Amino acid sequence: MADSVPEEKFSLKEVLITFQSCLTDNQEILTDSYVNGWRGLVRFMNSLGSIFSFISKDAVNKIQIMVTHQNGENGDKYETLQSMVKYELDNNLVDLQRRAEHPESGCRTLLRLHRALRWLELFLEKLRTSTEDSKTSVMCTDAYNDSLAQYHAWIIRKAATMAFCALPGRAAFFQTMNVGSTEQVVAMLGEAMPFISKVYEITEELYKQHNLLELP
Ligand SMILES: CCCCCCCC/C=C\CCCCCCCC(=O)N[C@@H](COP(=O)(O)O)[C@H](O)/C=C/CCCCCCCCCCCCC
Repeated sequence: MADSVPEEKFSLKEVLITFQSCLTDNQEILTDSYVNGWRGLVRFMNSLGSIFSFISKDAVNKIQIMVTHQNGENGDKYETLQSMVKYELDNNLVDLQRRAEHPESGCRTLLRLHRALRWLELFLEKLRTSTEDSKTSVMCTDAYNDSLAQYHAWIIRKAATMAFCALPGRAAFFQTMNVGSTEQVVAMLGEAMPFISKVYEITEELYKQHNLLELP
């Protein structure tokens, strides 16, 4: 009989810590760690049920686009978000007005994940400061309405808001995170949040400097 391999326990702590490893000493953002952070988050979301699979599919698609760039012949230019922006802009690889020749540029794909990172930042802060009777669905919806929703069509907003209603309650949600007691979850969120905020701020500034915040 084949030996059974014990399934690795999934801990959200490790995923959130990945965002810490995105930052280089000179405040650049490593694409690989950024994409890995999202990969872990998607894995967590998949564990919440198939109602989230339409969100998961889109995120996986965007992760795959980034991986294809990283593994391509100019993969070294995608080492950091800063080098990616420079390379794609210098070589006219970004559709600036409308999606045309470069519908899957690293810059526009990363921008979608960057906007989602703002949702994550808001949601985590709400979770961190929540009380026993706070509802995850409400916190998630509020975070979404204050960030990503403005970029989504009505039908996506409706589907997303419906899916949020299926989120487990706060206690069960914390358990799924596999971090420990509520106090440990709160402490872990407090530790991870500054790095997520830093990654968000640096990316926002980079995109702002190059006028890339509204890429089609
Ligand atoms: C301690 C708490 C941990 C929370 C863990 C959350 C895990 C979340 C994992 C992944 C989030 C998915 C990120 C989705 C990226 C969406 C990018 C986007 O905006 N795409 C739209 C635009 O793309 P283009 O058409 O321009 O290429 C696309 O239209 C979107 C389609 C799918 C719907 C996206 C809804 C996003 C809701 C994000 C909240 C996820 C909630 C998860 C619940 C925990």
